[in-house]
Amino acid sequence: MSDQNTQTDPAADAAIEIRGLEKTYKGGKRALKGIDLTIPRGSIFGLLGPNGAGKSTTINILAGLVRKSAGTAKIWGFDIDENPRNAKASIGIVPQEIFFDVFFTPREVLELQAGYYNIPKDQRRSDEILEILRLSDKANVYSRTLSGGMKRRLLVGKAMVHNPPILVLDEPTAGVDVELRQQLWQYVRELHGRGVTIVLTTHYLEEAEELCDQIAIINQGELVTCDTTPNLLKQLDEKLLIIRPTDPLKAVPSSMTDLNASVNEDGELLIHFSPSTVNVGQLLERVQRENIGINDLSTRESDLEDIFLQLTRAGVAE
Ligand SMILES: Nc1ncnc2c1ncn2[C@@H]1O[C@H](COP(=O)(O)OP(=O)(O)OP(=O)(O)O)[C@@H](O)[C@H]1O
Repeated sequence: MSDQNTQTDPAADAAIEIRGLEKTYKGGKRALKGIDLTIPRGSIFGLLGPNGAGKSTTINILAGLVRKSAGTAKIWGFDIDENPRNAKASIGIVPQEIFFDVFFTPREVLELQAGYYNIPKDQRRSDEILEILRLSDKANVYSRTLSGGMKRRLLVGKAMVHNPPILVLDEPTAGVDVELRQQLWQYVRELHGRGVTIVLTTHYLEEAEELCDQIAIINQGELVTCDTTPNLLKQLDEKLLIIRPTDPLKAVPSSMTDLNASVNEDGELLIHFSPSTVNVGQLLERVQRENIGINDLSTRESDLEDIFLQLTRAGVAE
């Protein structure tokens, strides 16, 4: 995890420390309205938000591709304005788009990238990276003959050539099928196991829930929440009980109007409840008192989807 912290600067223990980050694009679009974010070293951190929230803008500022309008950002303790070389050396960014010359072999792609970072030949790790990403047997084939999943892995490899302690994956699984996604996550977990701090942007909530130990949600250029994944999930003390009656219901029985209940188009009864105050048994008693025959029932936990909707609905003023 983190290095021995002998300094008093709290940012020294952060992989990324962002304060008051603002971006107004030419034309006046305020993409970031003052974001504060601390990404701990050693974490798998999810940056979540709907389309246009400001995720790519944030990543591109860290990558040195977009100039911020205000605020500060430190990468592995290096201020991106005061120490841009070290800041850049500390981060590897896997872009959304597959981007390399397909007429080079994977080994050549990595060697070229290493050259771009001025890494001396004897310090290059192309073969090691190919092995980590299970691409050794494809080291010398034209990259255009790689499968989609292999190309993505090669992109990850490209971002790793300079051995950065932080790897950022920008929407890495958009348009990637389930199997490839699982493979990619396996590699990401392996890298994390080797001590790399992982930051990923996604709008797949399930993905963030499964992978990330901390999650920040941004919406319309503002930070909505940032917490550990279990804490975020705890925020919602809500479950859903779904009852399929033997005869479809037309409306919620009048004796149940005190419950947060509704009937869907299939005539099922949906009851939202707080597990800390009421249990399923008590709810079922109420249903049976109404002589509603039960064909089937299920419950659903709150997930990040609910939290996301709740938090973004709670509204961040434009
Ligand atoms: N170069 C640009 N010029 C003007 N406006 C821009 C530019 N790039 C992004 N924006 C706007 O800034 C806002 C934030 O965009 P950004 O790409 O950071 O969002 P995002 O969260 O990454 O979204 P997505 O999930 O769609 O990639 C959007 O309203 C977008 O239209």
